[in-house]
Amino acid sequence: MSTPSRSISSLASVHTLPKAVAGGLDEIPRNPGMALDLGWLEDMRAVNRSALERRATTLTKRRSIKADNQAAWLLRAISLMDLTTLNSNDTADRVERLCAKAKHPLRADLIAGLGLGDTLIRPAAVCVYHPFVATAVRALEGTGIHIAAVSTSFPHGLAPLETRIAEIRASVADGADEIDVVIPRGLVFGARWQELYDEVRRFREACGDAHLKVILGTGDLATLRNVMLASMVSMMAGADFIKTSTGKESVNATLPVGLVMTRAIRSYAERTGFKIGFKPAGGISTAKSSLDWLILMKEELGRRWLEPDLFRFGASSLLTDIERQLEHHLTGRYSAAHRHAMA
Ligand SMILES: O=C[C@H](O)COP(=O)(O)O
Repeated sequence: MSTPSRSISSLASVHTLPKAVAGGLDEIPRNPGMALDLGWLEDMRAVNRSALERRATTLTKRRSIKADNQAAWLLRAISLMDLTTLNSNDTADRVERLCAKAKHPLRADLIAGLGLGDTLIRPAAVCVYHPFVATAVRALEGTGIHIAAVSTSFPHGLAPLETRIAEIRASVADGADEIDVVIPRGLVFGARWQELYDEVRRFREACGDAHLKVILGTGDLATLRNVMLASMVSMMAGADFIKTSTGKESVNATLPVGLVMTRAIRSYAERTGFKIGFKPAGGISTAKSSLDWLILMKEELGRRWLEPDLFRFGASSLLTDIERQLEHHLTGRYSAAHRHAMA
């Protein structure tokens, strides 16, 4: 990665685990949601795309991380990751291998070289399709790594509502801690906010104690204003997290979309006092891009949103590049990606 032009302060030494993993944070109160406030939606200002694009460029070009701090930030990025496999050819074997990788995300020589000692660096969760929840629960027992299931007819969300609710209940019954749901994008195009609100509310009820992440499918939503409004309705309906993409849309997580969603989170927190998490997902595959997202979070929402209870990357291949960058940090050389086996 390039040498930064301007540094921001280090978040953590190599030895510091995120506080939410280490148990050093008060549990944040869960968002109970609120009544749908259509007046608030109407009051939301137009979203200025070019201003957001300029801001995204400023964040990534002018705010960067000192080379010496990059390894610590990359370790943090691992701990903020929902390590994901969402492929049509997924199998229980593949999920078991992914879980093995989640338990030991870094090679022993990297752990030793970074001086991590006994410090455990692990992803926050493994994210799978519903049929593999039970496999992941067994494979990750006792690790503290959460199991996230994509439910509600991922990635389109077009099955009948009761079918989607039943899928959530089945994933929770199998042991999922977190449920990533998709919204039917047509509800947004038609400005059918009451229906969207009612559906997300039902999803939240079906989740019970499992945390609800609402995927907007932002690449499908046509305008940033739609992204803003869908974010607000999802939070009003009780989302614990809002998430950008499924990874299956032609446009995945982008920084301007991230700015819109984090600003919606800020507005919601200012009005209600509840902190909502953010999960960019889809196409985040390089260590450099993960650092861009961490800078965005720190600048827009502050350090508290750099803990796994309020921020996640949804990513299937990011860990491989982070390992390569950590190896480069230690040795000055890059190894082939196949040396960092995933699933
Ligand atoms: O929710 C997570 C995404 O599906 C992962 O997308 P990705 O395979 O592009 O990293």
